[in-house]
Amino acid sequence: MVGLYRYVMFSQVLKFNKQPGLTQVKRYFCIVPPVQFSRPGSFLRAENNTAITQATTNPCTMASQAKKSCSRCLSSKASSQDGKARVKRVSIEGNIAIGKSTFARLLQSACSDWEVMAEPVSKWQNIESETSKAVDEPPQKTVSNLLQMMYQEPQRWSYTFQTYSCMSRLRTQLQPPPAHLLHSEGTPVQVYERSVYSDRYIFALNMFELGCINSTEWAVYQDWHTFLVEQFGHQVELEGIIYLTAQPAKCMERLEQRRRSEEQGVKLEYLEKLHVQHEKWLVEKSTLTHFEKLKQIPVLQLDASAEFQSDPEVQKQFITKVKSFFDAL
Ligand SMILES: Nc1ncnc2c1ncn2[C@@H]1O[C@H](COP(=O)(O)OP(=O)(O)OP(=O)(O)O)[C@@H](O)[C@H]1O
Ligand SMILES: Nc1nc(=O)c2ncn([C@H]3C[C@H](O)[C@@H](CO)O3)c2[nH]1
Repeated sequence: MVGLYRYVMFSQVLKFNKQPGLTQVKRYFCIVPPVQFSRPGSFLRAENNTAITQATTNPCTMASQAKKSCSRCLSSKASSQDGKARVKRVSIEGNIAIGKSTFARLLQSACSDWEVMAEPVSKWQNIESETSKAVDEPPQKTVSNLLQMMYQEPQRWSYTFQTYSCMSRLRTQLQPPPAHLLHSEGTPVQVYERSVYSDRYIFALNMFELGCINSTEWAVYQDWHTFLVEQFGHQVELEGIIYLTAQPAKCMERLEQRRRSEEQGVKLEYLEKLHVQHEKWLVEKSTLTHFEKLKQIPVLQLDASAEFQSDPEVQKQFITKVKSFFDAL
């Protein structure tokens, strides 16, 4: 039944089928029947933008690795510097289901000087709204799943989605570092799963190119994005980016294995498009970006097709690379 649905195109898209430039959308997503939200395989998400605290699938290995990495993290760098300014900020970027959350958990358990802020997916899946018909009536609460709405009707919901995703990322990036990072004598790092920059230069741009965001919406998005990023200035700047790479087919395999209900209609072509966006932005540097610091930002590229979820040797290699990268920022 689900398989049948997966090949039915969006009614919304069909409506636009005769308009050049909009027909391409149908190749990237298929309609899926509304499914009750569930989060198989999820971990302690940052509901209130608090950091991930759950151990990885192999907590024993991680725990011993954590001690090793932390002892290496300790350096004699002046602890008299302003704590907040010393905390480095790095985002993890990469295609859908490439393993960012899995990698984030690995980092979180590897060193207590690294604090990971998860992407607030559950917020996007549970948007509460209140409506009151009359002053003396109790308000009616409804919950909507914007992630699902965006995948089911991208032309209708992509702009709304990008406003909300960007706002929630901004909020995450503005969170002050936790006290233990401020007092750390090592190399404290706040790590974000994606950023306000990938919101614009990967997803929003992609949705615009697919015709899911129209040129007016794109102009409006870019205007407020530039304004906000400039207004918040160094508060939302990053010192580095970790870019996880893998072939889109590998991401598709992991996406299917994860079985997040909203993503049932995502097609390989969509992941291929996102892969190209990442490569243009972070490797070829051909994406037109608008913030000086972002143009110079150091990028650590890691091959995420390796089974870093379960192989302690691969995990160790990754941690070593990440540590050197952080130290050099
Ligand atoms: N290195 C790996 N080897 C094998 N499986 C992996 C690896 N990394 C992640 N996975 C599996 O792939 C799926 C997706 O991983 P994960 O949720 O970490 O991706 P993500 O990049 O955070 O996704 P999203 O883009 O949706 O935020 C999960 O089922 C996870 O268990
Ligand atoms: N359209 C769109 N814009 C975004 O900024 C964005 N960020 C994440 N996602 C989708 C990918 C995963 O399905 C899921 C979790 O990452 O949410 C996005 N989709």
